[in-house]
Amino acid sequence: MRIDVVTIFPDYLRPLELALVGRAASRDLVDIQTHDLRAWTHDVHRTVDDSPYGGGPGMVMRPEPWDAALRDIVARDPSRRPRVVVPTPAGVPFTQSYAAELAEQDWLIFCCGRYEGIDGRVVDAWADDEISIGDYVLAGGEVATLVMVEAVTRLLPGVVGNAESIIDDSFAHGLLEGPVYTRPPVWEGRAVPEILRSGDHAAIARWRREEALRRTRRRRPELLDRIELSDADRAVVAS
Ligand SMILES: COC(=O)c1ccnc(N)c1
Repeated sequence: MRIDVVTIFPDYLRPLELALVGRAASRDLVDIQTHDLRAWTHDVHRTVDDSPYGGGPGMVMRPEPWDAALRDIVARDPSRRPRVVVPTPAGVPFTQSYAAELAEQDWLIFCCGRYEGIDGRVVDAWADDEISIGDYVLAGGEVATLVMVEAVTRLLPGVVGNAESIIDDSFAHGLLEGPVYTRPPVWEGRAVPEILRSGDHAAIARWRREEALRRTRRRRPELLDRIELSDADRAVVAS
């Protein structure tokens, strides 16, 4: 997968060079290129924003630099059509299933807006997806892009060592993941649940499902309406 990120703060995307995503890039499982939008400006001040029509606070990102940047980047591989994503608080909620959908693409371009946003005509002309990572406002799209790139990259084949850990992810089966434990068996007087040390894998799987159901009921009950529950699941949720 190729991922291009256009931003006026390229250094904000440096964390993608680290850890899981950085390792995936060094193994050529993903190719991530970051671009400074100001490279597509031509005035001495490298201007990327202007006052909003209709008045109001703040500035809007001008259409010309964005259009020039996207035309240039897309032209680098005429045989492929990228999926263009604009992170915005006004977007469609980003979810694990949305991450899985984006992970199926072979080319993503993330457009990081700043100020009051990108001129709507550019978004109309170019954006395939306008996505929100939650009901709050950030100073720019860069942090949301870091979130989405990590969530997508970890789903790519070969990136996560044990594919099992993806399957058991929170949300992967529609439930919140329950608690996890490691040594020591007792820490500060708190023991690891006995079942996890029993070696009874069927019972352990059942316990983990029950913990996931209980946690989901407590924290995100609305998620329970979206999944198929067995009679045993219903008994746990009702208890
Ligand atoms: C400027 O972008 C944002 O503030 C943003 C982007 C994506 N999701 C959000 N919740 C906010």
